[in-house]
Amino acid sequence: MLPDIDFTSTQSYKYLADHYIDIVAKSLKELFDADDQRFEKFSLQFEDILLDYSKNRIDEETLALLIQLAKECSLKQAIDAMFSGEKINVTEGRPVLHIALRNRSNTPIYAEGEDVMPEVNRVLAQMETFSNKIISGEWKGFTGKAITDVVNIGIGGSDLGPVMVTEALKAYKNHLNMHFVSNVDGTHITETLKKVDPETTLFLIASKTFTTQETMGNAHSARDWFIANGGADEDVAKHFVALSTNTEGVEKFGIDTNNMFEFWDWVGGRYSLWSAIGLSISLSVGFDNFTRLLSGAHAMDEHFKTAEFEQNIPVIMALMGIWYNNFFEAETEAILPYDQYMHRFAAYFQQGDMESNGKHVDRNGKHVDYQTGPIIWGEPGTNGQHAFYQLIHQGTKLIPCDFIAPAQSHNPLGDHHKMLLSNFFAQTEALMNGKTEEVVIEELKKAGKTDEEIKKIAPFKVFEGNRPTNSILVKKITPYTLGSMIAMYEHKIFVQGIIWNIYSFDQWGVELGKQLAGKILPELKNEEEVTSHDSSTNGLINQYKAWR
Ligand SMILES: O=P(O)(O)OC[C@H]1O[C@H](O)[C@H](O)[C@@H](O)[C@@H]1O
Repeated sequence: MLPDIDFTSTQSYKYLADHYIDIVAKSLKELFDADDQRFEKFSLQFEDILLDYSKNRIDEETLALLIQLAKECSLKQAIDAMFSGEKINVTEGRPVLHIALRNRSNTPIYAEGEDVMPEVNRVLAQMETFSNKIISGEWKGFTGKAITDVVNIGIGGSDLGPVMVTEALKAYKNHLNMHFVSNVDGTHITETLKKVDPETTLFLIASKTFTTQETMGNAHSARDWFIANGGADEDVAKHFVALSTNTEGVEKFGIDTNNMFEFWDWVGGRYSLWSAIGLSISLSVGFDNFTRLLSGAHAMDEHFKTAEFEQNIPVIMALMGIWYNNFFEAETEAILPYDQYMHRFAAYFQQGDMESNGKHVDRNGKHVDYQTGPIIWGEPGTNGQHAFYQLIHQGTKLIPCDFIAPAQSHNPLGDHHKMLLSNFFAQTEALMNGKTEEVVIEELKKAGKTDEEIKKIAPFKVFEGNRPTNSILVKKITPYTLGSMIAMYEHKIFVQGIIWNIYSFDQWGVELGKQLAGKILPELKNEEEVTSHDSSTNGLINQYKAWR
């Protein structure tokens, strides 16, 4: 059972609300000046990952109170409930066991009284055999040629994870060309099919439910294209496989269930890259690297499950987020990887975080009277610096940022990595310290400006600083460390959901739009004037009909 506690009525919350008034009056610079041990006190290392959270607007008391808050919210009990397979996804009546998919220790994990590990291992073995056959060229297409291109057709959790990880691990890639089709916009599949040859292309139809409109639409179009370009019905088995929980749906589509890679309803879509949904990852970087990804996540799982909250990286990250979200009223968080390979990392956690914690109803079904999940966004540094960092530095909004960077580059070209990392270090320093008016005036004087000129221009050049950041320095982005980092963010999201007393593992909020689209689609298939909606929707549909 998950605890049911309104965190705003805890003792620690009340203390934190008072304490906030003290902290908000202090600048980060002052906090650093007052304590030369901040880095030692507020940083944690887990294997090859260093989290420096000292550039946050906290002191020791803040941390102690936040940890007390986690305890008062029975976080430990909640962690144990997840790891022991309790049905913590209450609104869907399911356990939440993505941790079982990467349980490399292979100790039994029970869902509804049954150990899930034998099934997990069976599918992993199937993925290994299949990946090896495709990569080695042993698996042949319908004209006897080896596979050269893989097209993953999926959306949401059946797309974002595979895309993010295959991109992040590009340095480990083999010869297979990977393609990802998600959007129902015909452009996506059309442009992809232009690049591939039916004789040498493998389609992975990735869908947990095997009912998702976009994925089914794209899958049917891919099969039509395959048949129209020389493939026969009996050849489909050589070119189409399914990654799904829905055997019936897969059969109905016409994919041989021998070519189905199964997973289970206790795997949430946005937590599914560790399951059969990760087949594109295993094909792209090889099964051994896929298992290293799992191992890295498993190591983080163990850390999360066993480390004291003070030493627990996901717990600390979650608490920092709560501090800004619920006390500083920050609305967003930016994830800024200084690693080009990780360019989809923020996009991936937009779903991971916002679909999990974008909820306004608590675990009692009541409307919350506090803020829950933040808006997640971000782009790789240094691109972001030349685009939106202006607002982070000098705008009116407080935006806590996670800066992520590898110490070692996969492409150590000249001074590139030093230049990249000089920006990584400089940005968090600048955000923290800012630039005072005195310094600005001094600089302008040195540049030979007159007093009048200085008076006019100086206010625009001042940086308040005091902008909080986490720095996550990773030795190198490997399958293992990437696995650890993904799990780190997953557990951060879990902790926050527990404290906000919401259900993090359902996603009812995406249903309404789907339902309405289902109603509208038939209305678009005829020429009649539409009158069944509000005047705006009617007007738009009718103009569309007039223009098409
Ligand atoms: O994998 P599928 O069943 O096709 O679902 C794909 C996606 O669609 C839904 O709309 C959910 O909001 C996502 O959580 C899910 O990842």
